Amino acid sequence: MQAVVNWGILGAAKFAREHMGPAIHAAKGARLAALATSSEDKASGFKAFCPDLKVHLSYDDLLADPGIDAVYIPLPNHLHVEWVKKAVAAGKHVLCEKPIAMKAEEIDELIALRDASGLLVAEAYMIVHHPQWQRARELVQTGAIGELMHVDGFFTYDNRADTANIRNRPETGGGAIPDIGVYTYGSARFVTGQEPERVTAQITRENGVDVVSHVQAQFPSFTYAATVSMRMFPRQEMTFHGTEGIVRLTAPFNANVYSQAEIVVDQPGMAKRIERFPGLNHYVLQVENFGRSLREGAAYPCPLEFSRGTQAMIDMIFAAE
Ligand SMILES: NC(=O)C1=CN([C@@H]2O[C@H](COP(=O)(O)OP(=O)(O)OC[C@H]3O[C@@H](n4cnc5c(N)ncnc54)[C@H](OP(=O)(O)O)[C@@H]3O)[C@@H](O)[C@H]2O)C=CC1
Ligand SMILES: O=C1CO[C@H](CO)[C@@H](O)[C@@H]1O
Repeated sequence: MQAVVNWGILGAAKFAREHMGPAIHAAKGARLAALATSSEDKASGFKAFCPDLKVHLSYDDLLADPGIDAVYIPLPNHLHVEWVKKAVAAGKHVLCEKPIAMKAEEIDELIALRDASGLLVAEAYMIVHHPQWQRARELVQTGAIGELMHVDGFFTYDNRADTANIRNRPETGGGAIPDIGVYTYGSARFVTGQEPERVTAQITRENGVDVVSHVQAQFPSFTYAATVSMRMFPRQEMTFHGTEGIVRLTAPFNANVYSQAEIVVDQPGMAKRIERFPGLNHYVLQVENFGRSLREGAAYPCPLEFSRGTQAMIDMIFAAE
């Protein structure tokens, strides 16, 4: 693999235009080379920050482009598995947006394809690239808050007015659980390394997609509760409760957009300690970690096996409804 990874993007998604495209463009060792889109007009927002961008008017044409090493897939959720498979068949490394699949068994297929091809295939799950999550894991796993007893998560925002949004439509893999539940469930698994044994779920639906959910789970050594909604005023927080303290992340998922990333460590008899992480962009870090794995063979921080575990928890939640 050459020093610079040449990236192509499948689909002129809003998020790719506003965040991941600029992140690929800014990342060290990466070059944003091409975009595939249904319409030339949609490329202009990308050309604004990347004037030399090559534009393909079909996804297949981009996959056939020999100048592309890796593709980033920000398509609606129901198309992820199909296009990951096509990209692997075309010999491209793949970084696909969350959730990479809609069922855990589909990720088994992707793991098999990854292993057979020798390509790097991963879910774009940016939070684990942010040092605040590596620090939270270190604090919890080194016993800084004693024995972990309970984890609770909260992730809400409101997109009810945007009825055409892919998140509000069942046929495009919509729902708040696939959209943002992935973060409240996956981050607890990332920090603790544990998998849920049982779950209960209370889910409210609108037009065939989940819009409010309350999930409770029993992990081997702690209890868990999470509220996730795309019909409430924005709030996000993850808290790890131990016998001797609390670790609380106050911008755990949309760091910099929601507010600055910080970890509040609360221990009895000590002043509350706040650890801050200024100026970091987890999307850029994600692209740089992907390139580092390709060039140096370094383990990718978010392998498909991890993504499978989060999807398995989502499958348990829907089965428990
Ligand atoms: N990690 C993160 O922080 C974030 C991740 N995401 C993820 O990124 C993905 C894209 O989200 P978002 O930017 O809101 O998506 P958009 O709805 O803005 O864009 C999706 C793009 O996919 C293409 N597309 C192909 N088929 C369809 C179809 N049937 N319906 C709609 N679009 C289609 C279109 O591109 P074209 O016409 O050019 O072919 C479209 O512009 C999702 O998987 C989401 O979960 C989103 C936001 C943040
Ligand atoms: O992944 C994402 C990050 O958070 C947003 C909400 O604030 C989501 O809608 C998006 O899909």
